Amino acid sequence: MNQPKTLAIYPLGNPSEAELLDELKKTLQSAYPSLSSLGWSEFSERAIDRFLLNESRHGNSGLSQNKHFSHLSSGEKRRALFSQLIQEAPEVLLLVSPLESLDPANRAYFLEELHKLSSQCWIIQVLHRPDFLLPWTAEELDFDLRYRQLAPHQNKARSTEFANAIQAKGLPEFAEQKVPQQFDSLIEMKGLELHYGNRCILQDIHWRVKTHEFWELSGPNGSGKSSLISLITGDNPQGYGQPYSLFGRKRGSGESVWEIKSHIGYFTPVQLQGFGGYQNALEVLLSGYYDSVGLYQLPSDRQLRIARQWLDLLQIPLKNAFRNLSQGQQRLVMTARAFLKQPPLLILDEPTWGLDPEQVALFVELVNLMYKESDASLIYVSHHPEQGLKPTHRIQLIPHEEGSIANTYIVE
Ligand SMILES: Nc1ncnc2c1ncn2[C@@H]1O[C@H](COP(=O)(O)OP(=O)(O)OP(=O)(O)O)[C@@H](O)[C@H]1O
Repeated sequence: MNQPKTLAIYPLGNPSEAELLDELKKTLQSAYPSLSSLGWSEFSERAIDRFLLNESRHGNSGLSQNKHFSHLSSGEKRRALFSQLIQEAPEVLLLVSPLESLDPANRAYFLEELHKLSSQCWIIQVLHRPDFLLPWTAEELDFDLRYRQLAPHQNKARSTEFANAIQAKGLPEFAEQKVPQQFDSLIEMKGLELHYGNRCILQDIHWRVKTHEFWELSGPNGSGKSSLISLITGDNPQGYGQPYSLFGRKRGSGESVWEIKSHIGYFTPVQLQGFGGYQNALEVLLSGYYDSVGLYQLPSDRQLRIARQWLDLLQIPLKNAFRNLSQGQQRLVMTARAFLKQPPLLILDEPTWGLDPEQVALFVELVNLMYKESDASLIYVSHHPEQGLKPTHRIQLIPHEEGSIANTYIVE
């Protein structure tokens, strides 16, 4: 048997994950025939989705023992899947962006375990950007799905051409006249706490977000970032009776979740699970005007024109089925969708996951422009500060036994 290798594969041409992985596997098996007789394990979003589906159908994902798999944070889910896979002594481990969305401690754990495995197991990383390449990688290859071809990786510099074009063009016009902001504070938390069962996740959080501020929210995996966001979007029932106000109104004072949501444009990659049907990119984008998952209303000519301008700006074909777009393209459409209705508050939760370097540069330009050209406040949740993003404020969650605390500060 050939000595196992660690490979890195960069997909070309924006394929979706489902299309990509099956074809990549076949192409690798013909390029390295010894791979055909080996057992493959997969670390990917679709593998995580399968465990989630198992849990919803059978009450048990088969992965995490003590907790519901669906209750784990995204980093905890990735770690649970990874730990299970490495225990099974795989012969070929196919991993999609294995080190993304992880905090430094989890990244170190993944690196160490993968390094130990690499002497007896093929490790195939599918990467969108070279930032997290495993340092002992033997070969870097580009994979072109259209021709089922592997070729030596062309190490393109982070191209800013696309991003520069956006900067030159500016954002598409807005659908409505700008309404002056009527809120002094969009969010005001005065000693907020969050518990799940006996466990305190967040303790004594004090946080004020005013009009036109750009916040970066960070913290290790499981520190409570998504939970904090769910209290702001009205999705967490534990918000009732807590000491905080949203858009000038005390939480739990008779406001509906839909009223809260009408002030917020929100994108988190988990939402993509709801967009698996046959809608095209234009329909998905337009649904942002109505806060609906599908498009059930007839958009105005103006809305249609603006949505087309957005897709043109992002260089995304409007008639393509949304689910056939690459992860990166889907995320860009969803970011624009969240912004389309001109919300006072725009929340982007790990939006750069799955973007290639060119798309990251585009995204950074886009978000900076969204902040500059509107009155919106932004909350950007991330594990890695993106080079070029210009937050004005930071909030960091710091884990403690009794629940995470928050440090807030102004960026100099
Ligand atoms: N519904 C729930 N029931 C019980 N525990 C939960 C629930 N939702 C989240 N948790 C737990 O709360 C903690 C915080 O989760 P959260 O998703 O907010 O973290 P996070 O900071 O967003 O993490 P990541 O960076 O991994 O996405 C985690 O330990 C998670 O397991």
